[in-house]
Amino acid sequence: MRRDAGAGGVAGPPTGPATDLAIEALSWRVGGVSIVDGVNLALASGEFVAVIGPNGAGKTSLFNLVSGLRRPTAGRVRLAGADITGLPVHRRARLGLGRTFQSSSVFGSLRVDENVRLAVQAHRGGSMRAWRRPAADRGVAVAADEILAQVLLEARSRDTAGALSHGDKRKLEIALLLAGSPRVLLLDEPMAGVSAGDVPALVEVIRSLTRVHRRSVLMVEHHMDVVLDLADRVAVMHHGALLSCDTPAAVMADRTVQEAYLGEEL
Ligand SMILES: Nc1ncnc2c1ncn2[C@@H]1O[C@H](COP(=O)(O)OP(=O)(O)OP(=O)(O)O)[C@@H](O)[C@H]1O
Repeated sequence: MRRDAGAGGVAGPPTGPATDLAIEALSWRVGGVSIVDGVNLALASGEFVAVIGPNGAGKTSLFNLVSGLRRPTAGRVRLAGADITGLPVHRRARLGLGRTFQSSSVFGSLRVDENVRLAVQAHRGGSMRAWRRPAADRGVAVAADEILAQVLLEARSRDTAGALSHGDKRKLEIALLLAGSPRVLLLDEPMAGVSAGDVPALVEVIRSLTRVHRRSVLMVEHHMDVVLDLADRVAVMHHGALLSCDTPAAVMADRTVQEAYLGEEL
């Protein structure tokens, strides 16, 4: 069965758990060119949806609209029911929408645990000096340690962040997001540049976001083995539109999807 994600209703799960993120008829036109074209997609609480599509399909542009980096020319974005379409990035983040970027947001000269404490402190809105004096704010240190355990980085906590492998740096970027207790995480190509040896641990960290910690995840990723392993549903973009959104098995068997990828390995 295919749950269509086209111009009609919002492509969502078959039953009705709470919707964490709703993308409604979202469009972005630049200079008369349609880059994102009427995308409808709903993410249920605790659901993992991967966005795939050929190069230039509009995946990053869709993420930019959802995270607030770009303003859509039509359509809406709702977070837990609240319309966030007009809000800037930092307001969306405060409401529970966290995004990783392809470029790193880590302070390379600080230690791993210092990066996380700083992020926890920033989200708590208190004095930024506390991270220098962890004893003065045990709560921050405890929260940071819990997050480091969650992303499997305890053993590296006292290392300089700049010395981490790409895979561990990605875990740290996820840790920095978790410091803000996001309801929905947008992960932009988390496996890019990560060595094959680091992939399994990073996959486990990402899997735990939904399976253990009940966050919702929308992920753009080119590695199909990772997508098929992690995603509850796969959304396929092509020429700015959503072609299909269904279980990984159904998407892989979909002829329309195969035709969209003609000439590219799926
Ligand atoms: N600011 C912009 N102005 C004009 N065109 C843009 C802009 N940003 C993106 N585009 C175009 O929109 C299309 C979609 O780009 P986008 O980066 O969203 O695709 P993508 O699916 O993420 O591709 P990839 O998989 O290669 O990262 C491309 O043709 C791109 O050149």
